[in-house]
Order: sequence, then structure tokens, then C-alpha cells
Amino acid sequence: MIKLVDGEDFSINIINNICFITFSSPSTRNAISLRMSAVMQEISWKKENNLSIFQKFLADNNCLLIVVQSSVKGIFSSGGNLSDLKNASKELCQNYASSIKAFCKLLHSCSIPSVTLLAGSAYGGGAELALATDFRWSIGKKSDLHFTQMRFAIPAGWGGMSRLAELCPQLSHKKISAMIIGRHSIFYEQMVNLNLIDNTFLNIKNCYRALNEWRDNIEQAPLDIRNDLMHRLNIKETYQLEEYDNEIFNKYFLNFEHKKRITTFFAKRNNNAKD
Ligand SMILES: CC[C@H](C(=O)O)C(=O)SCCNC(=O)CCNC(=O)[C@H](O)C(C)(C)COP(=O)(O)OP(=O)(O)OC[C@H]1O[C@@H](n2cnc3c(N)ncnc32)[C@H](O)[C@@H]1OP(=O)(O)O
Repeated sequence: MIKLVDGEDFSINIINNICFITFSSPSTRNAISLRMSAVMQEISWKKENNLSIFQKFLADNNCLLIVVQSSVKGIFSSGGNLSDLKNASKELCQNYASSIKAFCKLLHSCSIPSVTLLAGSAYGGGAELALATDFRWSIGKKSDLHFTQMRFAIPAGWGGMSRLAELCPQLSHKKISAMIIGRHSIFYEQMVNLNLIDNTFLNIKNCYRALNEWRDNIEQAPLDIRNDLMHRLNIKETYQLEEYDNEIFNKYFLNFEHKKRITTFFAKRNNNAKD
């Protein structure tokens, strides 16, 4: 295990090329504390060579997948830490939301796939954190999102409204504003209908098995193709993306590696046929 953050309630470790970001604060239902936000600020804001500490940690340790998870049964996160926000000075809180928002943005803008494991509810900023990753996998069918920010007379502040629009094109900006104003909840079935749940597992064991299989498949993809495919997220115009996709396909089609793997495929089939 390679550690970047070793807090009792918030840790970031790499195990077998998977980066686990784990929230473990049962006493606050995984509320994101001021201290957690300070750590997120430290590791998210650009440092050397235009790379944040977090991105350098991922690169230096050949991380292939990012997993955000809760170790607290029945809840992903209760969002902003209300007692911290009640007791701390305005100065102490001035970077609170922007630090968490920067960390959330990194989770879907870096060139490594990210997935949130949901086994319970997410409230307020916790729902925004659950939306921050590329994918969401549900363990069981009790995953849900509760946009409770307006209970405290604030809009979503960790990037959740624009992220919801990205993930669910069918939700207009007006509908998203209405959902925040109306403190809407999105329960499991609706999350599935909105494509906010990408996979569902009966239990955590099956989920981790699928994560390891995903990691193995990524590892078997040649690094140059992985990099070229992940570069797609930087191309915004559709016509440029089509041109780029043609270019990278022609770059690898019937090259040495492609033909080698076709040969291996038939060799394995012939060996299996003989067994
Ligand atoms: C832009 C984001 C925005 C912001 O940053 O301001 C927000 O995220 S606003 C906060 C949005 N969060 C919520 O609306 C959730 C508030 N919490 C609850 O509704 C409940 O606690 C719930 C449903 C999460 C859990 O209910 P349950 O009955 O299981 O437990 P308790 O309510 O008894 O809570 C247990 C324990 O956890 C503490 N707690 C819960 N949520 C928070 C929180 N967000 N911040 C700090 N502490 C929290 C609660 O006070 C209890 O502690 P105790 O010492 O026993 O009082």
C-alpha cells in the first residue's frame, strides 16, 4: 500500500495500481470537514510541472483506476460539515468550497478512469462528490442522492449542478435549478434511469472482483493506445474528435501489436482445441 493521505477519517492509498479514496467518519456520517478540505486543497492545486500533488502521486505509482468509497455502513457522505461551518471563522472557511470543488473536478478531468462506490445515501455536497467521478457503481439498491443544500439556504457549491447537466443531458439547467430549490432526491431507480448508476453489484466482494478485472484489462492495453484514447477528453469539437478517432484507429490497425494479438488468439484456440 502506497499512502498519500493517511487520515483516520479520510485516506488516499494506492493498492495494486488502484487509488482508493476512502471516507471513514461514522460520527459525522462522512461529512467533509474543514481539515479534509484543506488536504484536498493541498493535493489539488497545481504544483510542479503543472501537475498537482494528487496527479503526480497517480503518475508516479502507475495508478490505473481511482475509486471513491465510504467505509461507513449505509451512507456515502452527509456533505458539508455543518458543525465546522457553524463554529469556524469566515476566514477559515474561505477556501472550503473551492478546495473541495477543485478536488471533485480532478476526479473526472484527469486521464485515469474514476468510479464512486455507492452503498447508501449522499446528502448535499456528498451528492455532488458522488457525481464527481466518471462512473458510479451501486452495491445493493439503497444508493440515492439528496440535494439538501437549500435546507441551509445555499445552492450546490462543489460543482454538482454543472456536473449533473454533463451526466444527464436530458436535465435542462432550469430543471436542475428547480431540483436544487425543491430539495429533490434521486432514488436508486431514477438514478439508473438517468444513467447515474453504471453498474450494480449484490455485494462488495463482487464489486471489488469487477474492479480488479477492470484494472487487469487496462493493464493489458498497450500504454500508447491508452494515452491516445484518454487524450480524447481534451478534444471538445465533435468534428475534431471524429478526425482524431480515425487517425488513432489507422495508427494501430494491423500494426505489429494488432497482428501479434490476432496470432495469439488463434494459437490459444488451437491449443484449447487440442486439450
Ligand atoms: C455545498 C455543500 C453544502 C455545504 O457545504 O454547506 C452542504 O453539503 S450542506 C449539508 C448537507 N447535508 C445534509 O443535509 C445532511 C445533514 N444530516 C442529516 O440529515 C442526517 O444526519 C443524516 C441523514 C445524514 C444521518 O441521519 P442519522 O439519523 O443516521 O444520524 P444523525 O442525524 O443522528 O447524525 C449522526 C451524527 O452525524 C452528525 N452529522 C450528520 N450530518 C452531518 C453534517 N453534514 N455535518 C456534521 N455532522 C453531521 C450528526 O450531528 C450526529 O452527530 P452527533 O454528535 O450525534 O450530533
